[in-house]
Amino acid sequence: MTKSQRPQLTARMLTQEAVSFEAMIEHRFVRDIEADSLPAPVFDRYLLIEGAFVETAIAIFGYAVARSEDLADRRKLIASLDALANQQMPYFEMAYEMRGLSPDPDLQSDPRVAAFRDGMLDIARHGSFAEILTAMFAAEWMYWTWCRRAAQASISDPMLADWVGLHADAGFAAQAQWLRDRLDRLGHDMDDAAQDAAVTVFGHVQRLEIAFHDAAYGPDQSEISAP
Ligand SMILES: Cc1ncc(CN)c(N)n1
Repeated sequence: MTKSQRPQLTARMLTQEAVSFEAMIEHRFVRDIEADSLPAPVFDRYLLIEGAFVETAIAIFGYAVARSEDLADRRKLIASLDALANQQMPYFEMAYEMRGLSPDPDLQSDPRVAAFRDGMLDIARHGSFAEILTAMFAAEWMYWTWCRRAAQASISDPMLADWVGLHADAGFAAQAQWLRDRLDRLGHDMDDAAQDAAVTVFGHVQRLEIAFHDAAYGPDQSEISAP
């Protein structure tokens, strides 16, 4: 098969890693939100680990800016950085204050939380520009997919509804779509081995995400889910 006959790179990712992607968008955390039954302690724990991750995401996008060789790409990535720092971080600052949440170092060192943070940072520090974009695409496309669906549900906690809405709005959709289009353009020029490496990164990130969202249920998940 010649390069131009191959499927688009992101279509390959979503097809070859459909099992891990579906497992994440059907995660118990997502289903609980759609059923309007996410326990408040789970959302509190999620807010703490997620706020820390959004700060990590700022670093990841920063590595992408540094690794990029194109001014148009840099402008897009800087716009994403701005949204993370000035739209998402204020959300957490307000949420922590309203819910009386304070930093919990034990939660941040949960192996599932640490694996996600360190795994994403490892890709950002050592991966190619395409691999960093893949890690970001894996996270953003997955969130956009489930949040777009969950935004149709009735969510009684306004803070949770806002968080879902933030990932279903037109600005977030445009960012996820830009990542997809940019990766497909990069993928067109890749050899098969580089494409395979990117598909592997995409699946790796989905598995890290699944464990990260498991961690929101605490060390003993059955404790929260017991009727
Ligand atoms: C854990 C996680 N993964 C992905 C996203 C999408 N930005 C997020 N906000 N949080």
